[in-house]
Amino acid sequence: MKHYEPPKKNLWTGRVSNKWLYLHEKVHCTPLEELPEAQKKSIALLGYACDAGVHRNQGRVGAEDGPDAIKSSFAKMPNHLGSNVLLHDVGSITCTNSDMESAQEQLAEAVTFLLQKKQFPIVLGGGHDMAYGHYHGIKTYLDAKKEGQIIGIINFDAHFDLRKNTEQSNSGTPFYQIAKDCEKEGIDFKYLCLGIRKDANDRNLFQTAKDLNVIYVMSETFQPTFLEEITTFINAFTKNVSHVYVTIDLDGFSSAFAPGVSAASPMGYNPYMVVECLKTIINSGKLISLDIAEMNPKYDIDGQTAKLAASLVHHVAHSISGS
Ligand SMILES: N=CN[C@@H](CCC(=O)O)C(=O)O
Ligand SMILES: [Mn+2]
Ligand SMILES: [Mn+2]
Repeated sequence: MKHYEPPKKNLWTGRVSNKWLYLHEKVHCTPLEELPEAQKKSIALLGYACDAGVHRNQGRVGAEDGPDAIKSSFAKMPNHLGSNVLLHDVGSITCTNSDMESAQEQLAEAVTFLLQKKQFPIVLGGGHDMAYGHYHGIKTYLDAKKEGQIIGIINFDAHFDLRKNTEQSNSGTPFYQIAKDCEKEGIDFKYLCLGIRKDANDRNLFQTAKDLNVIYVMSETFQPTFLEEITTFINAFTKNVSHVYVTIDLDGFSSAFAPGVSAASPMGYNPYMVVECLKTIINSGKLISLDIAEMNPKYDIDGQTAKLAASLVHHVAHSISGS
């Protein structure tokens, strides 16, 4: 694999207990080609070390170092996963500006492979162009089953990322590309966005969202006061799909929590909103795969964005495995 980098053991350091008290003691650094089929619950962390899409989208680069920053922050956290749960770091997909599309294809192949090996993939980015590869990896896996599965995408984000890829694809175009692929195939585009900001999406983007029947909750409504209504929205959405792909763009959080991104959101939302929604999604039993996008260590302060991303991974890993 041209764009594949095996796991780096040096990211997995922290306090030593010799009793698996910390996640760096729990993790297995397993290159993709050595990954066995899971016999019990197994989580695979895969990086998308690429900011070419952010660069193409006129954003601030630095997200190619995002996956490593999240992994090394996660490594130091306490491990509450039971002995019946496995955790693998399977390395990263890398890319350069000129070959982002082939990196997305390799990401798709890697995600399909992880699902075939009965792993729960958590992909860490990297620009949000990651979503195009991630979605297609899930789709290829499900299509092979020939059971007519419907993928619902839930995106926690300040942005729709529905820009038209008329010239080139980038970090702002992945969901438009997916919508066009769905149209070609004659299948519904099922896309729910949580945390959309009016001051971060132009009129054309709102029009595209309307044309594509996108369901969305604005950032000012994505607040604890409306949690009950939002939970109802999520349940209605998950009811009509067979599988849910969750993508979390860190730039949807207030920059008070997540300064380490390309396009910061001073008026963004609170992490607890996302955690509450994740509980609802996980309870549906339909979550197939998840990613965290746009981690940019270059603009982080005291590693707090990396730590926020790592906390989200911590929550999901423990929650899906009942630990
Ligand atoms: N993935 C990010 N997409 C945003 C970036 C906005 C910005 O750079 O200000 C978008 O294209 O809308
Ligand atoms: Mn965004
Ligand atoms: Mn995004």
